[in-house]
Amino acid sequence: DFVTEYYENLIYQRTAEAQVYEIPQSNAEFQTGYESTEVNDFGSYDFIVIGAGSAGSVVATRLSEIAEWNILLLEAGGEENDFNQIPSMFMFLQLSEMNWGYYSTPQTNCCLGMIDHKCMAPRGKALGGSSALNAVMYVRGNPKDYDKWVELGNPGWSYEEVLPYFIKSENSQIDGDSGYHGKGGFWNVEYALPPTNKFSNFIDGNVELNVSPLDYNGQDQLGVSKTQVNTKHGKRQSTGTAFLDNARKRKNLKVVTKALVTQINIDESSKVAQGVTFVTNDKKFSATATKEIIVSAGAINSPQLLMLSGIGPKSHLEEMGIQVIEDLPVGENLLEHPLFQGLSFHTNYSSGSADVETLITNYLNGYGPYTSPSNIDGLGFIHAGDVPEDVPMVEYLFITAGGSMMPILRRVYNYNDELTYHYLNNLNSDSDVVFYLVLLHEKSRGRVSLKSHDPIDFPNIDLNLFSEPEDIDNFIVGIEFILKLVETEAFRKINATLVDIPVCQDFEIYSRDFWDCTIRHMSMTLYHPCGTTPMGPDKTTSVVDSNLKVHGIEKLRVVDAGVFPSTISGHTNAPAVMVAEKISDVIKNDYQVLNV
Ligand SMILES: Cc1cc2nc3c(=O)[nH]c(=O)nc-3n(C[C@H](O)[C@H](O)[C@H](O)COP(=O)(O)OP(=O)(O)OC[C@H]3O[C@@H](n4cnc5c(N)ncnc54)[C@H](O)[C@@H]3O)c2cc1C
Repeated sequence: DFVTEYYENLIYQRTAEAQVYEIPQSNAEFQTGYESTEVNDFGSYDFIVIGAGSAGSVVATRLSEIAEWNILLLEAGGEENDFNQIPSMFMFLQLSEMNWGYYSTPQTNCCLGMIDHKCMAPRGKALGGSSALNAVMYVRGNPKDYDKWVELGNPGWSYEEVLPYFIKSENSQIDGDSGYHGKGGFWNVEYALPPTNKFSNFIDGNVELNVSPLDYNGQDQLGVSKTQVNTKHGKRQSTGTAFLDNARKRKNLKVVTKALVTQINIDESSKVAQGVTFVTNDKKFSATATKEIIVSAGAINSPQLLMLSGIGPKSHLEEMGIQVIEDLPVGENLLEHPLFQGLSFHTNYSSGSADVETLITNYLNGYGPYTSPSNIDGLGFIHAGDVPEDVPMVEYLFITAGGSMMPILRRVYNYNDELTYHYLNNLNSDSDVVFYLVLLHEKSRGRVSLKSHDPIDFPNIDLNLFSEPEDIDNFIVGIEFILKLVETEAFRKINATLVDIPVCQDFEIYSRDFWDCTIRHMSMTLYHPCGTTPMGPDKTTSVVDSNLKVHGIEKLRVVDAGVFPSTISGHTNAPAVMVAEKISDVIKNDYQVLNV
């Protein structure tokens, strides 16, 4: 019928576009406006929020609940659309205008299988931010992650204190542990449905190894589960859709899309943040904030914008020709979750493929492969290394549609020819399975820095993965677990055999040196940058205090994944939303309107 035909055309057109999409190298689309010498007055607001991503959408929604407050929300990207609502299309979005288009700098310890040793570092550029193009997985992390934030000098962030804010956002449809989930919040959580026919092999194999099914967002995390996702009847629920769509109807919230903030204007002598300069529609504007400016531009762009505005490491800013207003370690603590992609298996058990029309009809009815990101049927967590014994070190994702994204995988992953050949020729989407391993508590630290003082330039993203050998050792524990898992009775039934790994052939196969080399070639990240503007009490190691106020500057907070002081045993979207929920209450409390 008409609707199915519309979706079929849309998917066909957007996937074709993705294959030839030219990934931007800079913010050139804003160049004309940036060069304009005329600055137009955009008015005065109580709060200006920079970035309508996972956190910014929530902050703008919650602050605009106070009818007397006027809020300006500035977002560099545009609106969401029918295509990005389809979860299984998430990889294609990385080859679209919804992605900033960043790559890492050339790496020496990782990304060795990628062209120029650069890993792609996608970031969402739309209402909803990265939640508008992410893999919709809802994984909060471990209670001890948040208790550690308190140990690092951040009162108020213990698990007991943040759990109510996870619950507040949620409209949970899952049969999870009681006391851990919310009903009636803005943000839907459901299981990706239905898992494919190999899911039972996954669960049964885990049980054979004494790994039990559980609700990983509940009481315990070390176990195995179906995937909890932010979709509603199978459609993506970005924070743009879930939160902003309603809030935008309020008269006191002004949302401007396609607006790049180029500077936070700070009075140098008083060190008070006063307003912002931004570019939209080829014109330059300034707006002022009477109460506060909230920077929610994400863990890559927030540090870039702070540095462009004079807040950052003194020597680096001086090197870039930027006047230093506050010397803080901005960008210096980049945390990422490395993702190892080398474990693919042939099986003799087909998932059964359907034609596009059936897939679309099922999607519109809220189920089937199109409702799921890459068919991540299930996931599990295992302990390793020096984290407390109930905290996982490695997460494994069970993916049952290994080849479905083949036409674009090379470009999304930036694979070199060797790895492209491997993937294109050795994986058959229908019967093969892939395990992705995620290292949750990496020791290596990267850095975000400026390429120049020009906001049209992209920042430098140095991932620096695997600079600490312990990270390799912990990954190998995960690899050994998966090799045991596919030897279980449940996996033997589908005859799972490891697809040959095309790199590192000089080493004895499956030796430690072989895995060390393979991990460095076939790992990228799970796109979870955080920690670049960490919270803490000390100006030499942190950028914001525990209320997320920038040290030494008045009327300026950072609210996004950059403020995590240490990493999460999960994914970063849910915690970014939690941080935004919590700090919105802190702000309301500061202005004594919390219970109004
Ligand atoms: C491809 C991909 C898959 C992922 N999958 C998952 C997943 O399945 N589960 C999960 O939990 N996490 C996932 N993540 C990570 C997760 O989505 C992010 O950690 C989270 O969205 C970060 O939220 P944030 O508010 O910190 O930043 P963002 O959501 O990135 O928001 C920043 C916003 O600020 C805007 N902005 C930036 N600079 C400026 C500027 N100068 N002026 C105006 N606006 C600006 C951006 O356009 C963006 O909208 C994924 C990320 C990616 C990229």
